[in-house]
Amino acid sequence: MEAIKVSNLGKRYKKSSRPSLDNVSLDLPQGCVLGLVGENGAGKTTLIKAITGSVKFDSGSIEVLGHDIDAASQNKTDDRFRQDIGTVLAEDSFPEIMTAGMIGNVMKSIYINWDSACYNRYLEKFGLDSKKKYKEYSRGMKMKLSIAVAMSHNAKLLLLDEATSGLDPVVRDQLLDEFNEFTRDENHSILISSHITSDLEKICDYIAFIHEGRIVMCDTKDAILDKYGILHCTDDVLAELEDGAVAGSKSSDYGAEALVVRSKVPDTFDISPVSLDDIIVYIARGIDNSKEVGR
Ligand SMILES: Nc1ncnc2c1ncn2[C@@H]1O[C@H](COP(=O)(O)OP(=O)(O)OP(=O)(O)O)[C@@H](O)[C@H]1O
Repeated sequence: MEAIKVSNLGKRYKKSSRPSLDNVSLDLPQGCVLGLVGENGAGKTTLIKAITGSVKFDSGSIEVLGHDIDAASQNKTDDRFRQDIGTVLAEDSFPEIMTAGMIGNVMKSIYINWDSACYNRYLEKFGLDSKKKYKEYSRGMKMKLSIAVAMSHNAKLLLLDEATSGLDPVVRDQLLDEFNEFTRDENHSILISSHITSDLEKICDYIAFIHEGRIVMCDTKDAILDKYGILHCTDDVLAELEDGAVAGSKSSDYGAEALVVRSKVPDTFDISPVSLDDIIVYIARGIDNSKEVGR
């Protein structure tokens, strides 16, 4: 079973000039981590909120842990499966005056499988004072608290929107280990959006790249990193490569630097490995440039 199955999803907010989600389809197999990347305003939060059921969509369908999210949101079906979902959103999640201790008590009455011992362990691990009010926490502390809650009710699926941003490298590394540990159980899955692509490279099995509301690339991380490479050459050499070999390029005084599809470039060329960041930047630029040309 897929942990998440999104099919042909469309969403346009009122008064928006373009859809925030345009025919988006993607699957997250159980036991896997899917990383969602894309520039500011690409549609990542909208997609994650649609998956949680907090943003209504115009077309398409979403199944979460085998349940139709739209039917559940309209109370047409049993929505107990929501207990199995842990969500961390980039925005404030709790009332300002509540302490971490109070939040734990409230969660105990919300989640059937709430694990107080696990929650307290996270508070300790993250250095969070259970007597401090939410409004007195720093941004990073608030994020850690949301993660502690999401991971303390035996969820099967974590939906994490920018959950590691604002956290220092040591805590981020600690969290990535936690997420890895979480998905060791093949019934556990994670959808995570982040601008910190190095974090995603560490934990993701799949990467989906969303650009202006459309999925422009979705594959296993390894397939994506294997497919592309960076080529330094002259503009003339670049122009002679076969169609589809160049996914994006930039020129400088020293020649051209291009993101190329390895299988479409002769073996004699020296191609360097590429990071996820490079791939995203070049592909986004390639799409924007081709739009300019088409104008
Ligand atoms: N409540 C809203 N009303 C109107 N438009 C919205 C609303 N929320 C988001 N949008 C628009 O939808 C598009 C996608 O926004 P979204 O927040 O999903 O992007 P994102 O990829 O999460 O961006 P970021 O990386 O900056 O968080 C943007 O054009 C944004 O302006």
